[in-house]
Amino acid sequence: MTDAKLSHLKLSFPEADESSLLELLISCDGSLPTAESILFESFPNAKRRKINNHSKQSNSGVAKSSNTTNVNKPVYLYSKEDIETTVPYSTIHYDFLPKELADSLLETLIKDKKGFQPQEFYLFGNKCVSNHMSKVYGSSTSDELYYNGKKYKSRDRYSDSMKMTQLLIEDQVNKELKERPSLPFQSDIPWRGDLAVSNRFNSKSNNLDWHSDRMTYIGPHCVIASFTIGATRDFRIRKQYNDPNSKFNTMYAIPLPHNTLFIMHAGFQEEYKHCIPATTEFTPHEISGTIRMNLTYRHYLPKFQENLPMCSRCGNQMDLRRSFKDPKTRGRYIWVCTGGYLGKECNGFHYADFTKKCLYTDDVEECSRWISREDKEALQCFRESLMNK
Ligand SMILES: O=C(O)CCC(=O)C(=O)O
Ligand SMILES: [Fe+2]
Repeated sequence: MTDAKLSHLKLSFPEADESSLLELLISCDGSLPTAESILFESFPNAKRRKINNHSKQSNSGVAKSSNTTNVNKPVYLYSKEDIETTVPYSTIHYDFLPKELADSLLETLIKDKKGFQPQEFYLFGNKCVSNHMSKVYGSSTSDELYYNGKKYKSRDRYSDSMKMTQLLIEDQVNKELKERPSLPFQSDIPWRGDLAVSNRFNSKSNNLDWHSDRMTYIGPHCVIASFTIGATRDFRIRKQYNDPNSKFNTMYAIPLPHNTLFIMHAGFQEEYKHCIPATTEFTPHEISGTIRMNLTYRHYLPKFQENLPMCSRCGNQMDLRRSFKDPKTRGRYIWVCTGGYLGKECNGFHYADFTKKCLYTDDVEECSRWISREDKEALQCFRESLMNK
């Protein structure tokens, strides 16, 4: 079924690459009309084609099918044990804060409406605006800061309850870091949650699309602590790339109730994408009703903030990414020009080299690379390349 929908999109939008179309289809929960309406905004001249009978949608917008690929249906994970064994780069803590602190944090955050803005991003070169609202908070307001390529000159300071939450989360993260094996590019300075991005989902139709968090300022093998308060919504996860043993990757859903800390440990951003889908089913909270708030505490690393490569072609900042599409090169860290996000066409590129102060190299042999030990396919390619040398 998914193949039929993908073929339909490929015929209508030949300019878009296949993996982006598949990604969009998945983020629209397999709904072909929804994916098409988004694409028509980006490609207004594309031909409108009739949807084949075999890929028709039901009234609810969800395909009725005998789908065995799992592309639309997530596997639910409900217990700490299931989550931490299924998603190896994560830990979860339900009822993390004392109840009074969690409730007062929620009360403060829902009252603070000032400064929340939709996030802007580019899809196939067109500017899109998210339908949830975000705001950046910091424990110091002194220096300039970038988040998602945007400069924040001033930001609100943490409230007392946010500061208290920061300290408790820092203790928990640093305790876990001592117990877990460290990954090769992980920073060895104690983790701090000096900066937090707050996401506000007012209603069940507010969502956050599939993405992995940008590593540009927080470095490779970063740790991000995500704290949820208010209504319970699903957090979905899937791998960045397809496992050759199953045509489409399993998608997991983790319902995150009020007062839950989900720690995305080193390797999570490299290997997984995540999203908060729009939903029909969710559990409101007694204080906030339909509103769900989330705070992601992040550790901005001076090494990255101070030495970020600038694009030699257009002068824009570069963004740190990791290649994952081709198993032969999967795991290489690269710097790509952010001009593309701003609607400008620039293909500025460097390989990342974290051993150098400038953080980049143009020699592929020096490129910093990490392959997950679960990634049998890329490990096999790597072994073969060593044997052929
Ligand atoms: O709201 C959430 O649980 C996730 C937030 C998130 O993914 C982000 O801010 O990047
Ligand atoms: Fe995220």
